Amino acid sequence: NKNTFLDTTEIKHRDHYSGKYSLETSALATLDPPHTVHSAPKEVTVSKGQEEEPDSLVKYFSVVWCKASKKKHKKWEGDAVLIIKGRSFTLKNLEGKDIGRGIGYKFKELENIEEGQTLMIGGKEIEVMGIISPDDFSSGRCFQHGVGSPAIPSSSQASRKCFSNPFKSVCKPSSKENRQNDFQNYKPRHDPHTPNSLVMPQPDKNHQWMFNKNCFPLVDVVIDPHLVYHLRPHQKEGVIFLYECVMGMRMNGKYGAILADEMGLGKTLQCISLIWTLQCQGPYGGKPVIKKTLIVTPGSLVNNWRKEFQKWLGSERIKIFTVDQDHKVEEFIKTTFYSVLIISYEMLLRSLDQIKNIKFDLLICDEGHRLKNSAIKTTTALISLSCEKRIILTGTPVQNDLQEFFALIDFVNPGILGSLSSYRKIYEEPIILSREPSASEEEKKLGERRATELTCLTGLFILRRTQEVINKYLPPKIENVVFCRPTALQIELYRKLLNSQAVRFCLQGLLENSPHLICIGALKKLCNHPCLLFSSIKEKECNSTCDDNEERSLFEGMLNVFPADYSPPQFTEKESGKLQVLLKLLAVIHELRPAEKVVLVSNYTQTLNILQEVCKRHGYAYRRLDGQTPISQRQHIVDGFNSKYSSDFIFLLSSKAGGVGLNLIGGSHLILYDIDWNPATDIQAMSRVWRDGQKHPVHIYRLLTTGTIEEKIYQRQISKQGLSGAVVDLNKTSEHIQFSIEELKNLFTLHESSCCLTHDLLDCECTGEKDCTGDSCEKVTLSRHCQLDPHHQKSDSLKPLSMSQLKQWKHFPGDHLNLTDPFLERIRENVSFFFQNITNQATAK
Ligand SMILES: Nc1ncnc2c1ncn2[C@@H]1O[C@H](COP(=O)(O)OP(=O)(O)OP(=O)(O)O)[C@@H](O)[C@H]1O
Ligand SMILES: [Mg+2]
Repeated sequence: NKNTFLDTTEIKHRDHYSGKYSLETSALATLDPPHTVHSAPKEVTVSKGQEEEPDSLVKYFSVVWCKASKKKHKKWEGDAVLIIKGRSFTLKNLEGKDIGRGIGYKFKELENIEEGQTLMIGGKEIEVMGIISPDDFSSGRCFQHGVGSPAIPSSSQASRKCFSNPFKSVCKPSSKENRQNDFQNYKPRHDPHTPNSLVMPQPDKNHQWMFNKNCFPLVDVVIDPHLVYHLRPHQKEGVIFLYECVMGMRMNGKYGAILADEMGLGKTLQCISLIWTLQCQGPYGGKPVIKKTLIVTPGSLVNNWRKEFQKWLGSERIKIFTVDQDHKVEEFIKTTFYSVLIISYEMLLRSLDQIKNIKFDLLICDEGHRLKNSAIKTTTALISLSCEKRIILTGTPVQNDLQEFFALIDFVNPGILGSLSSYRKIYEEPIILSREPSASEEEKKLGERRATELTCLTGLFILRRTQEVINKYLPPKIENVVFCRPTALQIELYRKLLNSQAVRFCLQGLLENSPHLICIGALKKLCNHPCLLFSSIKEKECNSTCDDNEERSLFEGMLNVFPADYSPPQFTEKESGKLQVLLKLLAVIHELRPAEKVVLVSNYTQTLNILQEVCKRHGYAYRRLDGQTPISQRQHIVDGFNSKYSSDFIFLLSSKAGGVGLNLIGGSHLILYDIDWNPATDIQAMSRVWRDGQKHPVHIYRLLTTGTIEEKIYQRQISKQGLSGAVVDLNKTSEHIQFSIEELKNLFTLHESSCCLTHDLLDCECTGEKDCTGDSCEKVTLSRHCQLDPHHQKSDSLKPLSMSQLKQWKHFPGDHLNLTDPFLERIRENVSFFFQNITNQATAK
């Protein structure tokens, strides 16, 4: 079960990992067939008697092997690792596969194996090339083709110290180069000595040897002070990281990076800084490192990228070209005017042939976790581009699934982990095996060691920082979970649905085709507004076919509950508990904070229609973005809302359709009108407003209908058995959830008497009668499993909330006497319970 491994562990760029992996220095890399002549190999014999076997250590050797033959000139078939344990041996090829094993050998013969020796073992002839240390074996390093242990430390400081005066260089530039050098005058583009200058580390001698064949003088690469002025500390670190990666300074011959900072940390700005720098500067004679950059991003973010370029660099410094219906790739090809091409993943596939003909020096894949599947078209298309310097940007943790992890790593740094099959044998299998409850001590140790090695190897080019690094620049965030009382009509309809034949059949496990999803859907609609349910029933009546019997049986007799002249377009606001709360909330925000705006989120288009109608009725100016909004218009809509001159009050957002990557900092109140099974959807939405650039304290309201399925879904989100376990993965939908009959029974129960089922389940000592801050509750840290690092305690800050965390939140019933929050005060009448949590209170204004 893959979910049990999931964790959103942060892989930190740790100093002791920033050593350099040299591709040339490995002992195994030079395994040519030996030229020396050896005496005839002796056959190792199987012992017959009961030779005494001491508790000998396991020994490891690197060997070359071939099939046994009498020929003088042998043709070695490959490298292998020989493992000797007591009187048995195993031979593994460098893919990690067993290619030979045997037991019951004479102990003495196996014990005395040494370097240079040739021997016959298990029908194979082998020559021992060297001894492998136990650590090199358990880390798996001995299997890495040519990837040696970290060689010269390449941390910025160290490389700077060992930098030698380039002018002492023995070779002289040719006269042509001289002219060029004169022209460039070897001067850094910006002054490296001003107090706040951000200077990139200089390449070490090895790098110079490889990439400075013309012996240009070394020139400091200095980030444009205009950008440095804005960069946050973590972003400065990020720019250096990206620079070192794409320059091949972290690992010889590898130029890729994964920047996996959590949402909202400004990955865009870090990339823009890198592009602008590399495009104008370089360490060798100041020559620019790149000419053209390709940025591939989800369609909805193409214009966001353009805007970010404009925001940080203005329109003069760098010329960017965005591809859309009216601006085709051909235009970009025709001129040399543009240096950056921004294109959506969809468009890329369509114009792949043209793109392939352009020489790009840097490739950036935004929201790049979509490349986690190497079989899909997008991935193969991108792999086919010849560009070596590749960066993946993603806010999603990358190491929760070892296979997806491989795909991402192999995309940015092809070959670094060997072939997929060897990766499986050497890393994935032992790591997964070690997490099985039945794993032996030995298996556990091996798995852990392999995981550490994998983290260490990949950690060189993965950087992930969590939201905490910018919290101090952000305004306070006040999160509220609001339990809204259902209306009488809702309760009546709810009961009726639960008594339907369809639900009863579900609970008996009698129906096929997952009818429970239909039942769940109906209940959720009802919670949002009864008229949504009404529409569904009507629709079914009009065009029912024989195969949706279940749905008809679910709706049987329901229409009688609605008033006779019921008509959805004229829905009344009083029929939905949540809607009543919403209206009061909007009114109080409008009144108390007239200059602030609200982002109103739902996962359903039909619900958004209702909310839109509400805006119209109450005269609230609004904008709307959902799945139907043409991509070309999205940025315009967002900009309009964010503008301080706009008169909008509300932004209607379909979180699934438009959430990812958007900045909605124009809004400082966010209301989640309904709840999704996948916490990632809600977290995505929430981080649209609480992000860099937000000026106001942020208020988040999650509306749930008390005692109903909405509470159950919420509990599932916070109780770990949630759909996604711990990982923030937007691709998971409710179809992925398996329900037991027990769980369905629970889902299909209405708790009418409880004022907060969620609180009832918390085991909280408070009676729910006075406000409880949960101080008495012990602080519980989250620990969830990541495939790579089971012991990692640090959690991502954007992880779904857990039960124990919720218990720490302030909570009180709706009729609580001293509600200090003016917003809650106003809505309490329809609310049975509140949970509240404030982050960054210290800076509260
Ligand atoms: N140093 C900074 N100072 C002020 N605002 C910043 C800074 N860096 C980034 N921002 C702003 O923060 C917002 C978030 O940045 P960005 O969109 O790059 O985040 P991201 O890391 O790509 O997040 P996501 O994973 O959601 O795409 C943007 O509006 C950006 O302009
Ligand atoms: Mg982004």
